[in-house]
Amino acid sequence: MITSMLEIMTQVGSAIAGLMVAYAMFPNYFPYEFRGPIMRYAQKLVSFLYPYVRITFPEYQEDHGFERSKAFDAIQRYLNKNSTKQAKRLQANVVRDREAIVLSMADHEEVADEYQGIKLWWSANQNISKRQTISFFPREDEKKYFKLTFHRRHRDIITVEYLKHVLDEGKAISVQERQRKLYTNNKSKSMHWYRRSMWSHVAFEHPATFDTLAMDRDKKQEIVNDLINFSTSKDYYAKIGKAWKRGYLLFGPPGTGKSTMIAAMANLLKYDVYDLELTTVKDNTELRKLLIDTSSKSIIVIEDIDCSLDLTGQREKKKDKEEDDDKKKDEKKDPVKEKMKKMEENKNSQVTLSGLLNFIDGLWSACGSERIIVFTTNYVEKLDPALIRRGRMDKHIELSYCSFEAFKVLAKNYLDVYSHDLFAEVGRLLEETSMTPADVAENLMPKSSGEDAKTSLMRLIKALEEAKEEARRKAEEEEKQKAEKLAKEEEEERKKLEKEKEKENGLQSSENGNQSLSNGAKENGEATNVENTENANGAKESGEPIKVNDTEDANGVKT
Ligand SMILES: Nc1ncnc2c1ncn2[C@@H]1O[C@H](COP(=O)(O)OP(=O)(O)OP(=O)(O)O)[C@@H](O)[C@H]1O
Ligand SMILES: [Mg+2]
Repeated sequence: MITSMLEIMTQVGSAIAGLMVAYAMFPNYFPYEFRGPIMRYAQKLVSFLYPYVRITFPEYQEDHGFERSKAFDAIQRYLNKNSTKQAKRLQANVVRDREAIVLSMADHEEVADEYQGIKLWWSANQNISKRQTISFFPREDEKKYFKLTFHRRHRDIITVEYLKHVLDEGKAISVQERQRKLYTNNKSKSMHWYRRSMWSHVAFEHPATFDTLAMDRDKKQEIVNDLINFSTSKDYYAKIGKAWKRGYLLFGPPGTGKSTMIAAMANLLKYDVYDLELTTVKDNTELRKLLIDTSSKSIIVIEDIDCSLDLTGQREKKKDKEEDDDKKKDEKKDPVKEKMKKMEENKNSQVTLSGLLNFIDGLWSACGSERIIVFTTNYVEKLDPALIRRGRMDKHIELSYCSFEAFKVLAKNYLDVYSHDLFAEVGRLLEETSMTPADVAENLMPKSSGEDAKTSLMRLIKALEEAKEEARRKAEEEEKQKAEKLAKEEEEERKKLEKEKEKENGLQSSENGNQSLSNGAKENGEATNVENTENANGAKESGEPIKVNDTEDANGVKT
């Protein structure tokens, strides 16, 4: 028995050796021209006998440089989720920007998957380079790839439907799992050729959610619905021919939760946040570059838009500059002064309203898509209507002073209290005075460990009463100032009238004086005239009233 086994083994061994020799001699004995057809026939034979289709997904594609294949990434995510239960050999990876361990199937491991009753197999593979070279780029050494094997009967359904399903699911998982980032734009001055990125980022870890956001429930639900509807409407936006983006304008007094709401939005949709500081953007071109450099599934935030873009100020500056330029022409050019001037100019952003409008709805804004643009402001009335019209800022959300409903959310967050005897008092006071959620929250926050809810609520009530008193005092003060101003104005008006009257009177009296004066002058003039006439009449003696007599004399009448 053992001898026969040994015989078989030897035979198999020699057969393999023979085959290997034949394989090695194949290139020598078959001329080059025959090799192609022989290989083709061999392939046909294999595919006839072997009814499975194999698709490979390499990690790096030849024509994509060093960029990792997106399909590979998505498949990896998909398999990580589905394979960990099946595969016996797993590999633990620490994802670069997350401090969590992710399990994935080890190389040469195979797992099965099922789709609509069709069974298929995935395997992870790696080609080790035969060359003994040291390379900086992983693709040079090791070529990882996934291989999918399935029966050729299901070719259509797998290549069309299943692969799309895998890629979509993989992408969704990567969005869910990725460490989201908070980006801020670099100052243009600090951008170097070797640091091409225009944004620097940190991990986005704001804990705000819509559950913890204090505002009216209906309003909150409406915003949540709006956001979810946006994020799931890719096809709808494509159908109506609109770029897949949406603008929100958040306005309200400081401390009412605008920034908090942005964080809650990002957490709800699992988007990245790009916090755009407009004042450090040099000009419109740079603004556009920044936009192109943002990724999909992101919220671009411009906080305090009224402060960032002072258009009137810029126009004035421009005018000043022109005047300066005229002056400069006469002056000798001083290099130090020139440099200082340039630095000053750099400080002032050249971003204009039209640049910003192009940023929001220009052609480039459609690149990448699935973006939300949020503006915040404390003074909505200051903004240019062109900026906030619908289509640009599709939804205007007002965040206002703390209402009773908002207070209840804060009480739940800060004190774990859902109802309390003091709630009624707080509600009454909140109606009578306005306090921002930030102030309410600050008062609710326990100031020492072990402080109970009552103490916090009492503190809030005290603060509300103080705020009410303060508001009353302020109103009184304002009223007083108003009254004083009014009285002052009246007094001034009265004085003005008096002055005018005096002036009029003065004018009149001087007119009268003049009149009497001119009357005298007239009399004199007449007399002179008379005298003259008399003179003209040939009266030779000096013109005094006596002259009449003279005339009489002249007439020959003697008295
Ligand atoms: N509606 C709210 N719900 C929950 N917390 C809030 C709310 N409003 C304010 N807060 C709290 O107050 C703090 C300040 O709020 P936030 O920074 O969101 O205000 P803002 O409206 O952005 O103010 P500003 O206009 O000054 O930027 C937050 O850290 C948060 O804890
Ligand atoms: Mg803010």
